[in-house]
Amino acid sequence: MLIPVVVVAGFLGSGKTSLLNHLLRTAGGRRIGVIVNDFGRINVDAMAVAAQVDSMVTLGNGCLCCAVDASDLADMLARLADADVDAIVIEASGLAEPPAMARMVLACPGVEFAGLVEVVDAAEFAATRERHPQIDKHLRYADLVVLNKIDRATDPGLAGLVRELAGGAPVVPTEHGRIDPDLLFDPVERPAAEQLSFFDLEDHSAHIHAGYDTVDFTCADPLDPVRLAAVLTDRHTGVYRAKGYVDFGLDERFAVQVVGGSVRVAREPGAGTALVFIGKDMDPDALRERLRATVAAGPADPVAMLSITRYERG
Ligand SMILES: Nc1nc2c(ncn2[C@@H]2O[C@H](COP(=O)(O)OP(=O)(O)OP(=O)(O)O)[C@@H](O)[C@H]2O)c(=O)[nH]1
Repeated sequence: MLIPVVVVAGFLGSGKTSLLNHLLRTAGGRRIGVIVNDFGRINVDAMAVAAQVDSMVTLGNGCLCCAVDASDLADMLARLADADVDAIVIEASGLAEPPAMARMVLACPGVEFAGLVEVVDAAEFAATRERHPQIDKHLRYADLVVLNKIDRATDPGLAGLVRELAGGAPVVPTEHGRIDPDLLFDPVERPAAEQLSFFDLEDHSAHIHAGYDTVDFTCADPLDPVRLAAVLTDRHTGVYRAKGYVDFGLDERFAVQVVGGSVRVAREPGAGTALVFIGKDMDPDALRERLRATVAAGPADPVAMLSITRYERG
C-alpha cells in the first residue's frame, strides 16, 4: 500500500510547527513520520517537534523545493516508509514553493501525495501578500487552507478573501494549528503529475525565497537580555523571522519566536544559545556583530530580565 504524504506549507512563522505538534499530539493510533525542512543551518523546528514524533528526518539549510535533490527526498521517504509509519507529513520551510514540492513528492516511488496544506497567518496575511503576491498562487494550489492565528486577526473580510483565493479548497479558521487531524488524512482528488507541469515553467528566481538570507548564532556564554531585546525588536535589520533558544546564564533558557513585529518567549529547560534569523536584505555581518555584542560577563539580573519576560504570554 502506498503511504500518504501530506505537505504542510505556509509563509515564515504562520504556524506550521504548531500545527504539526498538534497533529502529533492528536494522531490517536496513527504512526506519523515527519520530514522537517528548515531554511537555516540550525534546525530549530526539528528541535521543537523531536520530542513527540515516531520517526523523523530533517532537511536543513535551504528549501526543499530547490536546494534538495529529488533522489534525497525519495531516500528519506523510503526510510520513513521502512519505519512502518501510517502517514508522512513534510513540514516545508516557510519560504518553500508548494507547487514545486508537490511535484517532487509526486515523483517519489512508494508514496502517494495526499495533499498540500497551506497555513496562513491571519495577522500578517495582508502585509505578506503585498510583499509576495506569489502567495495567491500557493493558496490556489492548496487542498486545505488553515487560517491560523485567528485570535490576532483584525480584518473582518479576511476569511472571505482567503476563501476566494483558495478557489474552492476548504478554509479552516483556527488558533495554534488546532485542526481536526482527520482533515489532513482524508483522501483528496489529485491532478495527475503531468498536469502540474505548467509549474515547471516558472523560474526559480521568482520563488519567494529569492533574496532571503539566514544568519545562525550559537553561543555558550550567557547573553545580555536588554541588548538582545533591542536586536529582536529592531525593525530595521531586515529580519522577519527569528527562532531558537537563548541562555541568559539562569537555571532555564528561553525559547524565542519572532514573526514580523511580534515577539514571544517561553521558559524551557536546557542551556546554550542557538538562534536563527531569516530575512530579506539583511546585513549578515552587521547582525552577527550585534549579536556577538550581546554576550554578557555573567548571569542576567532580574530587572534586566524584564526586557525579555515582558514577551512571555500564557
Ligand atoms: N497568537 C497566536 N500565535 C500563534 C498561533 N499559532 C502559532 N503562533 C505563534 O507563532 C509563532 C510561530 O509559530 P510556528 O508554529 O513556529 O510557525 P512556523 O510556520 O512553523 O514557522 P517557520 O517554520 O519559521 O516558518 C510561535 O510563537 C507560535 O507560538 C495562533 O494561532 N495565535
